[in-house]
Amino acid sequence: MKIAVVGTGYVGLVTGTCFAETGNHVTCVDIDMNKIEALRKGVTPIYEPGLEVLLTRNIKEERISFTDDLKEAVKEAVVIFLALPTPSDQDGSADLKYVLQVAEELSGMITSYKVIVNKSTVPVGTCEKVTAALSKKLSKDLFDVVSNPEFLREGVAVEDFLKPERVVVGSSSEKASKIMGELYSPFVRQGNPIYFMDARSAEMTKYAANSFLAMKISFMNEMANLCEKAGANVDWVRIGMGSDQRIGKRFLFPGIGYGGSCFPKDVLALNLTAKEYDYDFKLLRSVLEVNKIQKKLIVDKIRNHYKNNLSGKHFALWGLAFKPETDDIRDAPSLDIIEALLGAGATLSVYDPVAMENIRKKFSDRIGYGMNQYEVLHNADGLLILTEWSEFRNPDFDKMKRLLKEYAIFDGRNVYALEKMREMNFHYESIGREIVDHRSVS
Ligand SMILES: NC(=O)C1=CN([C@@H]2O[C@H](COP(=O)(O)OP(=O)(O)OC[C@H]3O[C@@H](n4cnc5c(N)ncnc54)[C@H](O)[C@@H]3O)[C@@H](O)[C@H]2O)C=CC1
Ligand SMILES: O=C(O)[C@H]1O[C@H](OP(=O)(O)OP(=O)(O)OC[C@H]2O[C@@H](n3ccc(=O)[nH]c3=O)[C@H](O)[C@@H]2O)[C@H](O)[C@@H](O)[C@@H]1O
Repeated sequence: MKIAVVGTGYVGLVTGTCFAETGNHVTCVDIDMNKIEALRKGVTPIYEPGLEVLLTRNIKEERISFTDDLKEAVKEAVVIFLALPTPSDQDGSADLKYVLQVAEELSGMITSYKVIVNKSTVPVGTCEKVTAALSKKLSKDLFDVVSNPEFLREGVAVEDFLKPERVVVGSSSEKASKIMGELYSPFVRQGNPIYFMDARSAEMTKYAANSFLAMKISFMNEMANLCEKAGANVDWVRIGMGSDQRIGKRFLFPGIGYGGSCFPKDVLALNLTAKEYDYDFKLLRSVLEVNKIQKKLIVDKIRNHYKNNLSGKHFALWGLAFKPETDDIRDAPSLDIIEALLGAGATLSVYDPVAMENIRKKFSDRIGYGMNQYEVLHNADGLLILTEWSEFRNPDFDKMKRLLKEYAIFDGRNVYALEKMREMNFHYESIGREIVDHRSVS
């Protein structure tokens, strides 16, 4: 099938590449010419494991190409995916300007039947708005609009796309649903379902899924805070509760608050949708509040340990991306933590395996940068762990102690066992577990 994908970000590029991988002919279009030029050479502008290999193979086989010319890209396509940004507007609602602008542009370009698929995360009712924008210059029998929310996670995006737990297709058109079914058939061969539903329900499903996951995390963050006060260990509590299949083991890890380009904006947007329909979604409001507080928690722990005087203190930071296996720092908790520490007068040296370039663009010479995880430890009054990259899990603790001024670790991701920290004589504070205090060790 001939496909066009508008927007070659995290979602668009993975979508285009994976559809090319299953034999389709894909044209990806973006307004960012730097991206297009890099992609034509097989270089991915984002860090996403497995993507570049797949991309290079499909470029070589001439199944995927890149352009900044929307008209050219959609000319022969039967299906046009919109994978455009839907960032938070000033009031927190999803800003639809990118999606609706492209829909209007398409309205003047289409001359044969197309399925216009919205893959961006958009509020309930957006398909109708896209239909209205397309209808400005286009006859209704020349297109159908479909909602096809995307559930991939960054860092494992290729795997998630190729083996989705489910595919959701929202449409009232039999013709468009049939085309979508054909397109996705290679990805659901193992019996994972495609759910065909109306567009409004599909749009709502996406927000429901993200908000529910955010709620699960916020619940565990609050549980961790209570465990700390009550002398329980949240790691045991997590394992104990998660083995009940009704609860599930995943997404129960407490930490420094959820971040990324989606949970924060999507919970906000759903809360505003609720307001728009005159519904007070109390749980969602709590999720937002808990996450805001959780992002500050590690800074509070540090302030406490250093008796509220961070002026002149120097800290090392390991991990800056909002989660491992990505270079994405959009809404990463590390951003708030860096600002809070700088604001309190501390100086910082930071390291992340892949997000350094993005962090440097944001903070330039306000902070120091290390070439590796050990370099940043030199003369530091403490180490903060903000992203649970694998390479931080089993470091050379003796080397760390030779470099650090104070043997203090503030771990926002519960990476180390308490026993190990006791054995190594570190002052160690984590989330929802007792403090290991080296001063109390003989
Ligand atoms: N990042 C993720 O893991 C997921 C994101 N989503 C949703 O997918 C949508 C896209 O997200 P990302 O891929 O992360 O965004 P992104 O910001 O990485 O990519 C968007 C791309 O669209 C391009 N663009 C903007 N205006 C354009 C135009 N007029 N014509 C052509 N290209 C244009 C930008 O240059 C950029 O390359 C959002 O609604 C997001 O909520 C859904 C599931 C997962
Ligand atoms: O709509 C989206 O963009 C995507 O948002 C999330 O994916 P992603 O943001 O890539 O990352 P997650 O793995 O969900 O992590 C989000 C945040 O929650 C945090 N988290 C996750 C799991 C957990 O147990 N605890 C926890 O604090 C992570 O550290 C991270 O900051 C969803 O998992 C995807 O299904 C969805 O498609």
